[in-house]
Amino acid sequence: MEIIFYHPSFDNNDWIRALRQALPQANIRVWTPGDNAHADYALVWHPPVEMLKGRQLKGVFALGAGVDSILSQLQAHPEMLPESIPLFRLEDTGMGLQMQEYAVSQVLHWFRRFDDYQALKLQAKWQPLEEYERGDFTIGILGAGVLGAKVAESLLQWGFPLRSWSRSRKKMPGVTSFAGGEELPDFLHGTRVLINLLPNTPETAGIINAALLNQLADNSYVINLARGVHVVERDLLAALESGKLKGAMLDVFSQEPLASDNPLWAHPRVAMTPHMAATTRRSEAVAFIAQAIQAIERGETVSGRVDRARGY
Ligand SMILES: NC(=O)C1=CN([C@@H]2O[C@H](COP(=O)(O)OP(=O)(O)OC[C@H]3O[C@@H](n4cnc5c(N)ncnc54)[C@H](O)[C@@H]3O)[C@@H](O)[C@H]2O)C=CC1
Ligand SMILES: O=C(O)C(=O)CO
Repeated sequence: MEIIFYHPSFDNNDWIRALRQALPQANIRVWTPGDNAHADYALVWHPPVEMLKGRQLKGVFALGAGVDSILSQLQAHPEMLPESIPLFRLEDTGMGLQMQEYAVSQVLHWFRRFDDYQALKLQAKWQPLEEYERGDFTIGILGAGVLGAKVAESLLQWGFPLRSWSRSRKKMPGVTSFAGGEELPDFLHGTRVLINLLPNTPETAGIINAALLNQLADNSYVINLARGVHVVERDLLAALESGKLKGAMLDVFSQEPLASDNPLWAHPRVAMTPHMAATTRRSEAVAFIAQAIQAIERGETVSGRVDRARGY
């Protein structure tokens, strides 16, 4: 079995070593331009078109959870990967725990009013504030997939009222499930902390806009963990100015790296991280891919297959 690997920034040697250990029967090589030799599987992130074009692959594995970049590349270059070749993505592989850490720490930060205490500290003011009630801190998770479900599970343990919004209804104990566009207003009504874990698709791009933000509770908060294009940045800034939003924590941006003159940098109630909420963890990702390849070789169906028509 022949496997080719391409990632623009990972340490190739470490990955190849781990993959060889997990799949000793396979020949695994880093793909370099001009390599047209046979391959059965390709493991990729931002692959050059020429790497995949014309190959008879049994499967392609994206080395991340979101496949929006590869799907948009396929729109421009459909010849890169015919529909008949399955495309898989990473499911959790350690990203769920990272998303839980991020979401829980930020929700607790706001719930315990550390943002307000930091502002008071900067004014040298000693002033205990009224506590927030859990009942007034309903958390709404946009996207109830692999990562949204993990985040919900962790916040549930902290006793917050929880709801999720997804394409189809989900059954998660302790989480009220809203589904489809017609239930979005009910999901938003009363939501105090909105956490975004949707995939980037034509239907979800720009979803966090003025119309959506206006339906949240007053003094609410937004955490964007998914993709920058989900948020209309000027609407978010306007909602912060109007008082509708009290704070935002953003990991992803419509332009990355964020331009140095973007007003988000200077906004006192916007916190940011540079697209690091959940990174691909090598050992978990290699185990997931190795198991999937072995299952495909046995003729079994494996999870994580991307539905290209649906866009995620
Ligand atoms: N900031 C970061 O470091 C990272 C960000 N991500 C982002 O997180 C996203 C989510 O990842 P997973 O949970 O693994 O994806 P998933 O595919 O398991 O879950 C997606 C969820 O969104 C819902 N959804 C999709 N389209 C919808 C629509 N039009 N209306 C309502 N619901 C819709 C689905 O029903 C599903 O519940 C990824 O696509 C990626 O963009 C993933 C990893 C790291
Ligand atoms: O896996 C993904 O989709 C990511 O965004 C990794 O940072």
